[in-house]
Amino acid sequence: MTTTPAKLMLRALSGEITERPPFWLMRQAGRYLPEYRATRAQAGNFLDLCYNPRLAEEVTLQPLRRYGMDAAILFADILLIPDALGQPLDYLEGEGPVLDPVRSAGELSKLNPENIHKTLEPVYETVSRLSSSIPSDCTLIGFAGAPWTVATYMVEGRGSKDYVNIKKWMYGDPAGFSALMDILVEATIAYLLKQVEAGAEVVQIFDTWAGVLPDDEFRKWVLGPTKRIVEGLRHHHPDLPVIGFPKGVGGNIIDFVEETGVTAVSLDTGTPLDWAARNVQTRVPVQGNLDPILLVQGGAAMENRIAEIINRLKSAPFIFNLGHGIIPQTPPEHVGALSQLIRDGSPS
Ligand SMILES: O=C(O)CCc1c2[nH]c(c1CC(=O)O)Cc1[nH]c(c(CC(=O)O)c1CCC(=O)O)Cc1[nH]c(c(CC(=O)O)c1CCC(=O)O)Cc1[nH]c(c(CCC(=O)O)c1CC(=O)O)C2
Repeated sequence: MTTTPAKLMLRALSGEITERPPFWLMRQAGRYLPEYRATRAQAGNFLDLCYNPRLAEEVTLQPLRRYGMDAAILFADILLIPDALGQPLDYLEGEGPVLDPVRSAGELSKLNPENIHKTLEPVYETVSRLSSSIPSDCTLIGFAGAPWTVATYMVEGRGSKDYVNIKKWMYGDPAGFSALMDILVEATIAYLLKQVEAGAEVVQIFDTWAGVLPDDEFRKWVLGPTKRIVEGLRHHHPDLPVIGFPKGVGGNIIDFVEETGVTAVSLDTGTPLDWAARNVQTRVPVQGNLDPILLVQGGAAMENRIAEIINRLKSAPFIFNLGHGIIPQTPPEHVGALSQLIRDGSPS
């Protein structure tokens, strides 16, 4: 009897050095693909797409059909948690998400943590459908935003440059602010557990704005909540691989890895490769970190950097990815060239 070889992505996450790096790309489904734009138009607005299991499954599968990534990431968004908590949310064309902000402990009563699954149920159905429709060698990743990053949108009411409102609350009323973070920690654990029960084999926690905090606050609002989420998940699923993505935190990534218990960590574009190989990859598998703009540029600049990243990180467990998500201006054929290069070691 032959046993099926374990999936490449899961092997790298378990600490194996694989024959080639598994690869997937943050935001691999999305606006850069014409077939995504067509499905999105069919769905109506962005939230309708996220909550339509058949169409969300379809857009998750689209990049796999073209490029055969080693992992599929559930199509959803980090802001579904505020939506499920009852915070009014809209995505405006050309502007991104807009929320009715929550800015003080007194306003927390506007949130209803009791029944998030009612709103999020279609997402679990998408995961469940994907677990049977993705190719058998492909790994299914579920995800959520980390509490700090999700809170930035909830408090600022939109994407922010300076984080004034959330930082004022955090510095001025840490006890009140921690009540919001507690709500988010609990909701995130519950949300990710449901994704795992529906078939997600790995989860990734996106802390995109972790890098805007001074280090004591980083410990309180990034390390602490992430550690609680990892523990909450492992209580039910002791072997669940969890990938952390604390973007922009520089050397604090070492403490992040040591203290949160994540299985692997995603490196942003600014992380020096040799430093990461010596200080991070010696502790956990790493994922990353091609500049998404090189994927827009393509050609030799992109190909040389891909080769460089692989060379410098291939001697220890490694998953190829970007340092942040694909941007809408990316030519789809450049993603094809990347996929070819990783799979065969030469450009198409
Ligand atoms: O400007 C801002 O601050 C808001 C950014 C924004 C978010 N959702 C959003 C937007 C509007 C937009 O991208 O235009 C709204 C959003 N989320 C998504 C899309 C699809 C796309 O990018 O074309 C879009 C654009 C929606 C559309 O108009 O069709 C999907 C999404 N968000 C996310 C993921 C997870 C992943 O990256 O793989 C995924 C799924 C990717 C997949 O299935 O392949 C995660 C997400 N959403 C978000 C963030 C925060 C940081 C950021 O991206 O700036 C993050 C975490 C991160 O990327 O680091 C917030």
